[in-house]
Amino acid sequence: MSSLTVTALTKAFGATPVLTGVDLHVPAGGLVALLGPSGCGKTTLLRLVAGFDDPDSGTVVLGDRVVAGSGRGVPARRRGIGFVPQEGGLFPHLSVAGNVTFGLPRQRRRDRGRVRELLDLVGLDAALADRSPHQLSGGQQQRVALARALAPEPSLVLLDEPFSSLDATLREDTRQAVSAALIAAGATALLVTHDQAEALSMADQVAVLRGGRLVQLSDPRTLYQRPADLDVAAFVGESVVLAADVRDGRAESVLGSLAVTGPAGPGPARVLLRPEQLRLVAPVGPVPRGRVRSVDFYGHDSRVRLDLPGGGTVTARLEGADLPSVGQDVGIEVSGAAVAFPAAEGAAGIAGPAVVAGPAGAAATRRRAVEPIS
Ligand SMILES: Nc1ncnc2c1ncn2[C@@H]1O[C@H](COP(=O)(O)OP(=O)(O)OP(=O)(O)O)[C@@H](O)[C@H]1O
Repeated sequence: MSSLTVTALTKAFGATPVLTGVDLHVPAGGLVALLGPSGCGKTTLLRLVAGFDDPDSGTVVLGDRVVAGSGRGVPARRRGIGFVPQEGGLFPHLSVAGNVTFGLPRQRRRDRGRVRELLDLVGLDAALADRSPHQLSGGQQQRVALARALAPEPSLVLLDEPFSSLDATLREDTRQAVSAALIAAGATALLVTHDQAEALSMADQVAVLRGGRLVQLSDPRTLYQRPADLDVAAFVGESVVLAADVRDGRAESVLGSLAVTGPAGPGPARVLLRPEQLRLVAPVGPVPRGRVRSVDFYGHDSRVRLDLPGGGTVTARLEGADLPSVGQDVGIEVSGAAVAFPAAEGAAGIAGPAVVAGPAGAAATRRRAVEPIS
């Protein structure tokens, strides 16, 4: 397995720039997830690395071998890259064993031991070797596709939204099996996804692309706790964003005086909290208040939306069965620090309207200011 280094990669289709100066490094044996909204250039980047397309400028280096750029253009079939597409892409006329060994030299294709080894690696029973792809579940097909990609011991494995066609339960199981197989094989891997949970749970590093530019490359915890900006924050989880005034390392906000970290200096700011940082307490004394607008019960936790007296809505994620009722007045406490970002031009100062970002995904980038409670 080799490292992958992408430097200043740029690509346009016609006059439309799709990737602009992307730098990315995946260490040998590492897994980087490329995360971003639809149309941000994820698949294009993957295709340039695979050799299915050529960059306008910049380089792609596998280990110490330049495979694209600097006047080089190693054809896709000579790059030694394994590819797992969205929906298996298995050959329907070949058995599982035939699919798994397809990329191997002819004399190794009858090696049943190797087939068993590869099926075992991806957590499949060797008894499936003689089945046809249509006799497998979607999750099993994706595992066979990974076994096929790993069979020739490639220098790099590319996975293009490999779980998107699977239902939620199967997706989780298949994700875990694929993660375990990639680690066991010591594979270097680049995973394209628009699912933040998938990126955060599987990758060592997450690269966030927006409009063809890399906006952040961080380990999952840093990405979640210290996102580069509020759009990244909304893309990787639910956000509570408040107008605030930062002074002496604290932010004065509608939820009280908060400890802060982050890039904003003194003055007007927007501060980020995660819904799990909000706790509900009795509305007694000078504690900030809210009125319960809605409660969504998920079993493992619940989402409670709270209208604030001065305007705005915030969301709390609560564990346990002791939930408030809609319309109830509650006190709100914040645990941990908020991340402060410079206020957008013309943004309100202290105690301005809260801005609420929804769950990750397409909806996450939508923000709305809500009406004050009466
Ligand atoms: N061959 C092409 N010719 C012209 N435009 C293209 C071509 N391939 C991609 N694009 C455009 O480039 C942009 C990025 O596309 P790309 O498929 O890389 O995005 P993506 O992040 O993978 O999106 P999705 O998550 O929806 O698959 C899109 O606006 C797309 O329409």
